[in-house]
Formats: sequence, structure tokens, C-alpha cells
Amino acid sequence: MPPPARRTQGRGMTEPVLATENLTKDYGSFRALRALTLSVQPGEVVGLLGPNGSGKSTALRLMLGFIRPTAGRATLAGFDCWSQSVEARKRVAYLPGELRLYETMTGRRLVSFLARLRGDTAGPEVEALAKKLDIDIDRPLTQMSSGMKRKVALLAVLVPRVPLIILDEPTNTLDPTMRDELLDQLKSAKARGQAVLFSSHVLQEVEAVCDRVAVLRRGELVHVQHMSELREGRAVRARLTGPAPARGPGGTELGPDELTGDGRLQLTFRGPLPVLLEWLANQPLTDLVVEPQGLTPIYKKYHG
Ligand SMILES: Nc1ncnc2c1ncn2[C@@H]1O[C@H](COP(=O)(O)OP(=O)(O)OP(=O)(O)O)[C@@H](O)[C@H]1O
Repeated sequence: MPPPARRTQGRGMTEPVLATENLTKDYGSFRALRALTLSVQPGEVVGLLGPNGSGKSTALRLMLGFIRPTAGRATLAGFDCWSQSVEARKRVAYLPGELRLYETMTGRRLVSFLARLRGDTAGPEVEALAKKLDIDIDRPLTQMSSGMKRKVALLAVLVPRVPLIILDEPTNTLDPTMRDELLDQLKSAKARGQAVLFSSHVLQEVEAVCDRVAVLRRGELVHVQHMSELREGRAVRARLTGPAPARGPGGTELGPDELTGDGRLQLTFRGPLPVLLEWLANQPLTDLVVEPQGLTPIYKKYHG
């Protein structure tokens, strides 16, 4: 088993599990990824967001050493993902977007085969996890539905205690119960100190589980968001029947973006809830939604 992430001498700071520096990939004359600089710390869950073709899979494939960077580099636990790919790959478990499994094996054999490739053995946790994911791992993969195969692949990724788990759109094709189970498993991995990097199109699941989110647009990193900052905020949407309020909650100015002419109000509030509630109680409301501030406005800013 690879050693846990080393501590940087003297400073008490932990070295990143994964670090990319100006990571760039061209396919012919097309630049699919442009100078990506991003790091992931042990125990951190990072989401990679972006529409189809924004470069998410390219970034992940570079980190796994499957393709060679045109410029820049990625390191995993200090090992270069391309030139030291054997060492780097021992420290990562990967769920690809499109599965290519060894169809003649049973789920159990596949999991132990993948563990052996890593110089590891699959322990008793396989049984417990198979039960949670509701799969019969003694069935040959050929006899499984595509959702079941996906779950076997997830099992293979969640069993090894590697420093980093990379998943390319992991909840794709999972039913809602299994999606929640997977998100719980990612939280458990984080609690064990494993880092997780996953790509997704589903903002809610990224909000639910990530510490940080990186937004890609046409191969470029355009925004990095710490989710803790968002969790402090509340999005307020309301409809008013009477005159518009002169000021917002806590006496703040209300701008034209917050108060539209047709009596609709939308604002983000950061502060004690009683202040918001007292202010709302004094408004001529006909409709009201208060919810945690999510990623949607941020995502829409770049991909509206
Ligand atoms: N092998 C390849 N040869 C040429 N172009 C490629 C290759 N792989 C990817 N691309 C292009 O690079 C860009 C980024 O693709 P990538 O698969 O990284 O996007 P993505 O964000 O993962 O998309 P999706 O959400 O659809 O999976 C796209 O324009 C794609 O067409």
C-alpha cells in the first residue's frame, strides 16, 4: 500500500495529492486543455464542472497518464503522471466515463484482479460494499445489466485505500438510491483521508459532496469555488404585491439586479437568519422561496 501523503517539513502544511501546473493538451491544432493549474489536498473532494467538450475528461486522462501533455505537467503523490506513470497510477483508483470491463470475469474476480495489479489484495470490505451497492459479485459480468456493471466498477474504485480517487461522471446511469449511496461513499473516503476528484454535469450532487469546485470552459479554468463560502449564503426569491422596499435585510442597498420592475425580488443574504426573517415579515409578499445559495448562478455566469 502506498504511504500516506507526506507532510511538508516544518510548515505543518500537507503536500497536495494531485497537482497540475500549466497542464495543456492539443489534439492536432485544437487546444482541448489550456494551462490548467489546480491542486487537490488529502481528504479534499473536488468537483470538475463544465459542459460537453470543455476538457474535463482530457484533464482527468492527463492526470492518469493515459495521454501525454503538450505542455505543463501533473504530479500524483509527487510522481509525474506521464514520466513516472507506473508509480503514480498505484496511488489512484479511476472510474472511467465509458466502461471497458473484462466481461468473462465475475465482479469478485475483477475486483481482486485490479487490486493485484496495484500490488494489493482486496479485503473483507468487498462484501460489505457489495451489499450496500446491492450487487451479486459472484455473477459473471456478461450476465449483468449496464447499471450493475457500473456498480461493480464503482466497487473496484471504492475498495482500495489509495490516496486519490478519480471518477469521470460517476453518477451517470445510477438510480437515485445508488447515487445517494455513492455520494455517501465519497464522504466516507474523504473521512478516511482519501482525496476525490470527479467530473459531473449535475450541480446538486457537486453541491452536496464537494469542498471545492473547478469550472472549465472551452479548456480553460474559469472559476474555482470553495463550497463553504456558498453554504453561508441564502438565495431569496419573492414576489411582492405592494411597494418595493427601500432597503434590503439589515439595511443593505437593493440594486436593480435584486429588485425587478415586475414585483419580483431576488437576493443573496449572508448573515443571521432572524435578520432576514424580520425583514421578510415586513414586506408585502405573495410568494417566497428561501434556499441555500447553490452553484447554479455561478455556473450560469460562465455557461448560461
Ligand atoms: N482524441 C481526441 N482527438 C481530437 N479531439 C479530441 C480528442 N479527445 C477529445 N477531443 C476534443 O477535446 C475537447 C474536450 O473533450 P473532453 O472529452 O475532454 O470534454 P469533456 O468536458 O470531458 O466532455 P463531456 O462532458 O462530453 O465528457 C472536445 O472538443 C473534444 O472534441
